[in-house]
Amino acid sequence: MAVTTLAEDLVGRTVPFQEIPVIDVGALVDGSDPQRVAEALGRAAASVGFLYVRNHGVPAGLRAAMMAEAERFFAQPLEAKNAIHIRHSAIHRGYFPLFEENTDPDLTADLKEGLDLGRDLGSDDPEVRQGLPLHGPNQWPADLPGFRQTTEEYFAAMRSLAEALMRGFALALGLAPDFFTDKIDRPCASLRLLHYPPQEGHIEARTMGCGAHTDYGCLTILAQDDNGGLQVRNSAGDWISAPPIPGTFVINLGDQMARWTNGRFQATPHRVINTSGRERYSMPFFFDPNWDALIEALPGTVPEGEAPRYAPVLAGPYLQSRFDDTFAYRKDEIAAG
Ligand SMILES: O=C(O)CCC(=O)C(=O)O
Ligand SMILES: [Fe+2]
Repeated sequence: MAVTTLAEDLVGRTVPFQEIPVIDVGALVDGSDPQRVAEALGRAAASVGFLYVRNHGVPAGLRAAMMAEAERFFAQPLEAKNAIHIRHSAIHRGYFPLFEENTDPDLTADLKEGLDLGRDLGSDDPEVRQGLPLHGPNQWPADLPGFRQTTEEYFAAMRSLAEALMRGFALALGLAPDFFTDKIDRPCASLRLLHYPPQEGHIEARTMGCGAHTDYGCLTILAQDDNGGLQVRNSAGDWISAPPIPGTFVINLGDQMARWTNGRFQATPHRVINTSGRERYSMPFFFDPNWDALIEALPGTVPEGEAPRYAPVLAGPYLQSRFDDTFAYRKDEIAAG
């Protein structure tokens, strides 16, 4: 399906979307006209739950350098990758091999391997001292000089783009632009590097690169390579392709944003099938609020006389529960007590 810029007639349409809008966020990032960008973001969030951003301010060279590090990491022997297996981390950081994660319980586990990286916190960090789950150090690859520095630069760029987008979403909801600021200043943010081997010939319908799922957090900033394979489900149940568009990132909203907005912003299901015949690499950055951020319907999102659609949850424990449901190593650990 063709990807076009946001058509004005998308506003308020309740028909299943066929297109994923492309939004120029330059005036939000540089602060020159955030309201205008916010309106486009709000329309896309409510009608599609997915959008592309251009003019985002993240240097193309930094993104390319991060992608090159991802390829370098996955090209290592399995032994080197397993040395930083995610099960060696108490806080969900590290490498997971093919078929470790199962995003869609109706399918086999996912045909992808990955590396989860987060805010690299030392033992002197107050939240680490408090023993908060998901807070602490990364596991860094031992033999890849430069990997850490590039990751930290890219992570910082993702974080600042995510903060700008959150200002835009706040405005779109009629809130002050800094409404989310104190709820995302110690974010459970993670950068995930992914490698999908090609699925060729007969594709077993129960095996996919990434099964249908919604993301768990607030928003996701995805860099994908040139191979395509990401598909997004509309309300009619049709899978709409989200092909790579040069110079853009794909943004989608997760469960926590849907909960915060009482369902006004969509957490839209998506999946990945790599039929390109080539190795596919992608880098989702999951931006999730502070561990203790309360996710309950925001002011103005619940129609008068109605009850909120979702029970309030704390952001961090919600996220941890989703990892527990989907990662094999967590199931093993929980079973072992
Ligand atoms: O690899 C992609 O394009 C998307 C991955 C994804 O949806 C996820 O990891 O949550
Ligand atoms: Fe996802």
